[in-house]
Amino acid sequence: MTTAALELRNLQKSFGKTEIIRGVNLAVGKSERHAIIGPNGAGKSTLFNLITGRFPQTAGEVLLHGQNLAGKAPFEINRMGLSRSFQITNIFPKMSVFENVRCSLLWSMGYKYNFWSMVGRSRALTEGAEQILEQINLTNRRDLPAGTLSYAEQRALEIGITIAGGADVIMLDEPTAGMSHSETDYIVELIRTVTEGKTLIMVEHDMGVVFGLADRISVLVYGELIATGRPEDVRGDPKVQEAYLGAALEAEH
Ligand SMILES: Nc1ncnc2c1ncn2[C@@H]1O[C@H](COP(=O)(O)OP(=O)(O)OP(=O)(O)O)[C@@H](O)[C@H]1O
Repeated sequence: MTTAALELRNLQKSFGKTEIIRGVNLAVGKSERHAIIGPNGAGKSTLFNLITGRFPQTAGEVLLHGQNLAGKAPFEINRMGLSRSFQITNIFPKMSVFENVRCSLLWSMGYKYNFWSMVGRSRALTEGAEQILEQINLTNRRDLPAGTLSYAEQRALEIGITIAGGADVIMLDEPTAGMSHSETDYIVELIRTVTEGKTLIMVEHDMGVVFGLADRISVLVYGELIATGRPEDVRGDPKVQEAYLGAALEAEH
């Protein structure tokens, strides 16, 4: 059996006496694109925060490529190959687009290549940042302050920052939130390209995006996964229809 890229075993989280995540089991394979959907307040962001080490779990385990993440700080988990974006934009608005990407590369490369000469390191950072700008279609915005980009471009930059460290497990929190149809189409294509061959775990409310992009979907309701499976199976699952999807799909029309 191959090791999952990410595995959750009976993961639980309580805030005080309130159980928010109530025993989640999930294995996401290498190179899989996995979406987590569910109603507001179901615990999706909490689940993200547990996986990335922002919150300690109350019980259970998170494994990244088979390695238990218990007690690891978010930056350590990041350096083990898991990178996340945030719902709120997380860029430095006054720095140029290029510097934003370069900074995140420096953060991730700095410790690995600290034996390099400053010159070699600086060249590698510049080349790496330029490659990422090309991947996210922002080469022609290279020297603009990031804060002057359009909303969709800022989200694209944020995806660039998320992938900059070369992580092979990427977590995106509502990557198309607040976007028009055309902006959404643009970001979906970009996500598809930059996550090719990587593992993607995303929380997303737009069902068009979820069903267009995900290989598998998990439905979180009240802190429990009520279904995990291929999009067509999840769509047809009566439990999912009742708990979430009926209303969510209606809201699309
Ligand atoms: N730090 C905290 N302390 C106490 N309760 C919290 C904390 N963080 C989240 N909660 C509660 O946990 C529940 C789940 O919240 P969470 O943000 O994880 O849901 P969600 O599925 O991401 O919702 P949405 O789709 O609206 O973003 C909510 O009832 C929330 O009030």
